[in-house]
Amino acid sequence: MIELSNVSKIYDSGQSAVHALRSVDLKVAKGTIHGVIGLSGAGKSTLIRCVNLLERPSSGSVIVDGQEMTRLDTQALNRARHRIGMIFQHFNLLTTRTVYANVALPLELMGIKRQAIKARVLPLLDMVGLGDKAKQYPSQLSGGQKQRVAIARALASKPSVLLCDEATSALDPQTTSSILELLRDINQQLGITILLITHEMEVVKSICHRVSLISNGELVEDTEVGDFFTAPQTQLGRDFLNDFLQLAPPKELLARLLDAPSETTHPVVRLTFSGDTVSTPLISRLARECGVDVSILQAKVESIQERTLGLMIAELMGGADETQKAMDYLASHQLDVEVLGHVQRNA
Ligand SMILES: Nc1ncnc2c1ncn2[C@@H]1O[C@H](COP(=O)(O)OP(=O)(O)OP(=O)(O)O)[C@@H](O)[C@H]1O
Repeated sequence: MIELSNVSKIYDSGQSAVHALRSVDLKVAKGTIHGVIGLSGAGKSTLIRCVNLLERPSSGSVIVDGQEMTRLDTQALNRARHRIGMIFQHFNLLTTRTVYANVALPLELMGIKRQAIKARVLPLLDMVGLGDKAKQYPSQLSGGQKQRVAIARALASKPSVLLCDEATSALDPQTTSSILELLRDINQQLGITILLITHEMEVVKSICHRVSLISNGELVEDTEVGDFFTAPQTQLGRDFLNDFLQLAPPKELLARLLDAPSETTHPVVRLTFSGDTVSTPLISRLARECGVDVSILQAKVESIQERTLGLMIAELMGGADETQKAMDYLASHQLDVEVLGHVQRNA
C-alpha cells in the first residue's frame, strides 16, 4: 500500500546540510495501522510528509497505492493526494469556517456539487460524533472535537490512506484514548490504511499492528508491535520500553551498580517474560533448582494487545557457579535476560 525505498532527505539550509532521512525502506501493508516512533528530531515528520510529497525526498522512491509519487506532475499529484488524508498535531482547521464548511472544503476544491457535498459531509460528522456541531466554529470546540473535525475533513475525499502526524500529542490522556478509538474504528470499518508518527509508546501499544523505530534519520527497527514490546532489538527500543513501563533500576541501585563482576558481587538482571513464561513459576524453580536467592527489586505485568508481558529487575544472590547456572536456566526458558550490572554482596 505504502512503499518507501531508499528514501533520503537532505535539508540544505545554506550554511549546513541536515540529513533528516537516510536510505529509509518502509513497507506499510494494506489495511494495517503502522506506527513510526522516535525521539524529537529523529525525522518522523519528514518521513510522513515524504509519503504525500509535502516534502519531496532528495532521492529514493515513494509508492502509494501502486503509484510512484515522485514522478507525478502537479495535477496528477493533486489527484493522488485526494486518496491520502492527513491529520496534524494542531488540527490545522480554518477558524473562519464552520465545522461543516471545514469538512466540505476539500470537496469544494474538487469541484463537487453542493448537494453531493452535503450528502458526504453530514454522515461524516455523525461518524466522528459531531452531528450536532455542524454550525459551530473551531474556537467553540475542545481539542478532541477539533481533531474529530480534522479527521472528518481528511476522510471527505474517500482516501485509502490516512497519515497522522502526532495527532494526539496536544490532547490529554482521556481525549487521546477516544481519538485512538476513532482511528481504530476507521481502520476496521472503512479498511483505511493508517501510517502514524508519534513519540508516545501508549499510541503504538493501543492501536498499531506494526511499528518502526527511527533514530537520526534511519529506521533501526521494524517489527510487529507485540515483538517490539517483548523484545526490542536496539538500546533505543529498550529505552523507549523502559520509559513506558517505568521499569528502570531505582536510583539507589544505579549508584552502586558496577560494570564488571568479581568474586564478591551478584548480578542484577532485567528479565522480560512473554507468552507462556509469564504464568510459569520460574522464579521459585530458579531458587529451588539453581540454589540462588532471588531478590525482586521491581516487577510489572502489562497486556500488549493479545499478549502478556512481564518485567522484573532482580538481584541473583548466590556463588559464581549458582548464578551462572541460574542465568543458563533463564536463557533456556526463552526469557529475555539483560545483565544490568553487578552489586557487592551484602551492600
Ligand atoms: N525545513 C527544514 N529545514 C531544515 N532542517 C529541517 C527542516 N525540517 C526539519 N529539519 C531538521 O530535520 C531533522 C528531522 O526533523 P523532523 O521534524 O522530521 O523530526 P521529528 O522526529 O518529527 O521531530 P519532532 O518530534 O521534534 O517533531 C531535524 O534535525 C530538523 O531540525
